[in-house]
Amino acid sequence: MSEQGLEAIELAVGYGRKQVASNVNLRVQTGQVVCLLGPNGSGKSTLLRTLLGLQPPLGGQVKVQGKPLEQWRARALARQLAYVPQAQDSAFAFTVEQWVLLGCASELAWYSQPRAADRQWAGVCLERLGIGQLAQKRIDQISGGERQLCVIARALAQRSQFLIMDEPASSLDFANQLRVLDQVSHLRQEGLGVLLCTHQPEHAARVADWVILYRDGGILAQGQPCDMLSQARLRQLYQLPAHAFELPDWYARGG
Ligand SMILES: Nc1ncnc2c1ncn2[C@@H]1O[C@H](COP(=O)(O)OP(=O)(O)OP(=O)(O)O)[C@@H](O)[C@H]1O
Repeated sequence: MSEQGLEAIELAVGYGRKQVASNVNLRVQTGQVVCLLGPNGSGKSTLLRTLLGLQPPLGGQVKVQGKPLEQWRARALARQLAYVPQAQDSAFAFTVEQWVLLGCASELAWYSQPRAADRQWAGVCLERLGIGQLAQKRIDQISGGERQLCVIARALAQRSQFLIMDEPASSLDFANQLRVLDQVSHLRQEGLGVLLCTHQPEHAARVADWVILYRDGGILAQGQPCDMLSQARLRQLYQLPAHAFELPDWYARGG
């Protein structure tokens, strides 16, 4: 198998003496969408933050394009990995455009202003998320869902090779959820690798090339979406009773 990609090798993650997960082996390749599913508190965000180098591993290793994470310089790493966290507030009264332009920071020299091309690119990223009209609004004066779309736009603005997304659609309405999933599919076509953590199996069914089921301190199983998103697997993952997937007849018929 190719050494390229974002890779966890026998990774253990956690906080100080508290180990949250261990023996984690996974790989995200360019042009691939990998979805991570697991119950609340199973350690998905902890794993993502460790893959990004935002917290140290308790064991094992993370490699980016075959090179250990700790050997990357910050600026070069920013061109490899972008992060869409679960929720993010801004301490400053940036406009949405200024905030999205922060995603271009790794491309700029120290203390330099964004160029016209950066502004144009930030505008493209906002349009891709359907929020071009928010560009001159203050980031602290828009809704939570709108801010979540801005977080995604800022990550796109970074032009990285891999995008690590932690429940990017959790606070979005139905149309915006679909818009974000469409963007994920586009990013794959453009050759990016995406690691997407989601609580919604139907989102994984829509975009995933590979699915990782995560619980009880590590990876329960990983494989093709058709195998991992079966009712039996999801019952096992979330410890659901057999009737959990029953829907009213009218809904099952398509309404
Ligand atoms: N800063 C921290 N210090 C110590 N323990 C933490 C910290 N952050 C999270 N934890 C614990 O680590 C475990 C995993 O948390 P994490 O946020 O990674 O789970 P998650 O799967 O992303 O959850 P959710 O689906 O609810 O977002 C939980 O037991 C949580 O209480």
